[in-house]
Amino acid sequence: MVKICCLGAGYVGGPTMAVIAFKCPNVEVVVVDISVARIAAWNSDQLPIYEPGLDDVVKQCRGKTLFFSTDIEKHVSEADIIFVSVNTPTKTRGLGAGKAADLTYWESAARMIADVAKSDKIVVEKSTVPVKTAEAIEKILTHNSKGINFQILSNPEFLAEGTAIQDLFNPDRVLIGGRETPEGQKAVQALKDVYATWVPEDRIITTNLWSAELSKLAANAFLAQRISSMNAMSALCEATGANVSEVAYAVGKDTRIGPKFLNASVGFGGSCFQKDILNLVYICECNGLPEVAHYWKQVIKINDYQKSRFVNRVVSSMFNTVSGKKIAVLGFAFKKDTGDTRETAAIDVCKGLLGDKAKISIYDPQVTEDQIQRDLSMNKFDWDHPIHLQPMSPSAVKQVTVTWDAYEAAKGAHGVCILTEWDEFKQLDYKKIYDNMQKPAFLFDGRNVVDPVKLREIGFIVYSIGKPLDAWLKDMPAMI
Ligand SMILES: NC(=O)c1ccc[n+]([C@@H]2O[C@H](COP(=O)([O-])OP(=O)(O)OC[C@H]3O[C@@H](n4cnc5c(N)ncnc54)[C@H](O)[C@@H]3O)[C@@H](O)[C@H]2O)c1
Ligand SMILES: O=c1ccn([C@@H]2O[C@H](COP(=O)(O)OP(=O)(O)O[C@H]3O[C@H](CO)[C@@H](O)[C@H](O)[C@H]3O)[C@@H](O)[C@H]2O)c(=O)[nH]1
Repeated sequence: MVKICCLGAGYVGGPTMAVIAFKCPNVEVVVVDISVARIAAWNSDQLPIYEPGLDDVVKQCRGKTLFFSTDIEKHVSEADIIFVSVNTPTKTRGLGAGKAADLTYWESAARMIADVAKSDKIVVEKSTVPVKTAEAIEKILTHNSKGINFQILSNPEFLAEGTAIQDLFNPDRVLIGGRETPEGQKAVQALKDVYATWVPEDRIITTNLWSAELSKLAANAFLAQRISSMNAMSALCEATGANVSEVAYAVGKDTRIGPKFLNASVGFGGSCFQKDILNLVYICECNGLPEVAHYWKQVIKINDYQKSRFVNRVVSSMFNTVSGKKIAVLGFAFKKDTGDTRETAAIDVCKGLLGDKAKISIYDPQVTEDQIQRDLSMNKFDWDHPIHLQPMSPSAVKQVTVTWDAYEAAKGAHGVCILTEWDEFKQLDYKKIYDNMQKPAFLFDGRNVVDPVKLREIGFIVYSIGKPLDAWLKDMPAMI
């Protein structure tokens, strides 16, 4: 029986390994982590991450072919294939700070593998890493060579949170990069055999190591670029009276462009897009390609602009100040169907409003008060480190309250901001919300989930990203 060990029981390691265990009854899969609390949660009824469909998959194979453990060295030494799915956050200090990937966790994982391995291993890069990382990893793995053969593969993960199980069951493609030597190709085949249990052969792409590593960064850059392109258009739509949803539909009907990933929003978030583009920018700079670096950096700049533009719309429409006013924030996660808040646009928007002394009342169906307080008091990029290394007891931000009900959050508020596209926000009784708010009642839709025409009929002053502006907002500048 093939034994797989995965280092890192996070958003990628957990679901990916659960699906491999589910689909491959002849493979034993053990997921290990340095966080005792995380492993305990994986072994409990309350999994550490919220992901539709994940509970079922885990319950069906946990204790049979799927195991979660903190005994890292034992399982690494026994495994044939070791996936490394640890954090690769943005460096916060030293060379490349604010851009380069911090490979501390990866390096310590590789050193540990080298130390405890007693037999040949296939080591798989599952984390997103800079191109050429495999070369560095090879050096570390073979530094105290005991005659053990290590084959490094790059097998980047393309799942999106909120649809992880669906994406893993039915991936657009699985990408495997390996050395072009006979041993390298044998390792590629061994990993291909695992995926081929459920993924059609023509969707398993094999490339050289560097193409696989770079393709992951390129894919995220392309996806994020579509959103920034649409968000840039949304600003122009507001200035001209065009409707960004109509523009996106018309543009996306071109089969060369396609309809997906063209939703204008308050800004993209998540642990990947910004981190991976910054990483790409840094690699371009290091390779003497400043023009290419500048091109991709613009995707992040437009995203930052979009978040500031939103805050600006809120403050300027509410008579140029939100000081002392209650603002309800509906949605804090970086997208619907996840409890993940890493790099969520909500952090920047809330911080912007707090900067103008607003009182904020937040409701999100999946994010806890502790997480929100932590996010609003943490330094940028801290949230990308393993949870047990993040600040423990944040000093609560006093002007922020967290409720478990959208109506409660909006009670007595001067304005409502929708920051995550949770389906339930489409079904809310906005008349009831309006009746319980201060007047004039403002609604700022950062996700285009509500119908602005219907809300205006109720009495709201409405701002929807990229949609024709309310008469009240028309003469106000997008940015001051
Ligand atoms: N989140 C996503 O949707 C997604 C999708 C594709 C790729 N990725 C990439 O996958 C990687 C992991 O992302 P994630 O979202 O799962 O992160 P995560 O923070 O949820 O999980 C990483 C886990 O690794 C553990 N860890 C760190 N060092 C370790 C070590 N030496 N040994 C064992 N465990 C260790 C941490 O405690 C943590 O639980 C990143 O490189 C990310 O860019 C993420
Ligand atoms: O049209 C769109 C689509 C998405 N978003 C936002 O973009 C962010 C990222 O969304 P999404 O890509 O769906 O989620 P992630 O889980 O961050 O997944 C991305 O990042 C992962 C980590 O690398 C990759 O594996 C996935 O392929 C890639 O989609 C979220 O804030 C979304 O709300 C928009 O604003 N408009």
